[in-house]
Amino acid sequence: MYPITLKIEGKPCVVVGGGKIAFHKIGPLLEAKAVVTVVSPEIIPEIEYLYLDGKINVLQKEVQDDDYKNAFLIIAATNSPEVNAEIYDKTKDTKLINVVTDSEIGNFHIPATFTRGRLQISVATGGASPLLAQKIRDELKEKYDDTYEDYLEFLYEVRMKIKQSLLSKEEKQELYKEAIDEKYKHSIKERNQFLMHLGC
Ligand SMILES: C[C@@]1(CC(=O)O)c2cc3[nH]c(cc4nc(cc5[nH]c(cc(n2)[C@H]1CCC(=O)O)[C@@](C)(CC(=O)O)[C@@H]5CCC(=O)O)C(CC(=O)O)=C4CCC(=O)O)c(CCC(=O)O)c3CC(=O)O
Ligand SMILES: NC(=O)C1=CN([C@@H]2O[C@H](COP(=O)(O)OP(=O)(O)OC[C@H]3O[C@@H](n4cnc5c(N)ncnc54)[C@H](O)[C@@H]3O)[C@@H](O)[C@H]2O)C=CC1
Repeated sequence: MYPITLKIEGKPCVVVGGGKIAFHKIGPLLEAKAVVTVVSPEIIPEIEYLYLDGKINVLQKEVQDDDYKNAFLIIAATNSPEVNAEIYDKTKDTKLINVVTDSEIGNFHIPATFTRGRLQISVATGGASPLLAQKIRDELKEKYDDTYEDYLEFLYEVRMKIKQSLLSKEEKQELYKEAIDEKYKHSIKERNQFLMHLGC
């Protein structure tokens, strides 16, 4: 498995199936600002509310090839392993396709994730135990609490300033290293002094 983070803002994403697993997978797609279409003859009320709120499109029917031919990413989330496997077979060479009923197929898995602003931590077990992934994620959530949100904004600002500066490569590298010193994690005063030192 090859780990990446995807920019899917504005990209057409198709979720096949309208049950609770489909609903669970839709949330993170919407958070990433994807354009989501659900294809399913039946949908649970939670998905219907998203539709009524104008957050997603719904095609209330059994899936056909045409429904996902323009998709950037597909989640095959029906309760039929056969239907999901057929979608996989037809798309695996050219599209991102996740299959919720079989960890052996699909060309990507969805990891257990949490975000703290710009920090995103994901845990994957290659289909061995989604529950262990969930457990490790919850442990990391405590260590990387929401104070990381501001801290990451500070680091981002610092990095943009350093990148734009006319300093040498070596000097830049020294400053990148300095920026992740513990003291900036804990002290706003230290952060401001560092930013001032960078000329902000
Ligand atoms: C391969 C993968 C494909 C994919 O979906 O991408 C997949 C496949 C399957 N999951 C199954 C079951 C469960 N999955 C969960 C939970 C999560 N599953 C997630 C990912 C993945 N699940 C991918 C692998 C990721 C990896 O290994 O690291 C998480 C991490 C991410 C997310 O979904 O967001 C999310 C937790 C995160 C969160 O809570 O945020 C629970 C627990 C629960 O429900 O709380 C159970 C019940 C317990 C159990 O069975 O272990 C079954 C059997 C279905 C059946 O029995 O019919 C299959 C099919 C199979 O294994 O073949
Ligand atoms: N990957 C994961 O994280 C997990 C996966 N699962 C698996 O996910 C599957 C789906 O779970 P639920 O959402 O709870 O099932 P569900 O039974 O509530 O929903 C299935 C949905 O698929 C739709 N569907 C069936 N045939 C279709 C077709 N030909 N075209 C379009 N839509 C179709 C149905 O209308 C229904 O909306 C389960 O069978 C289970 O094996 C279960 C737990 C976790």
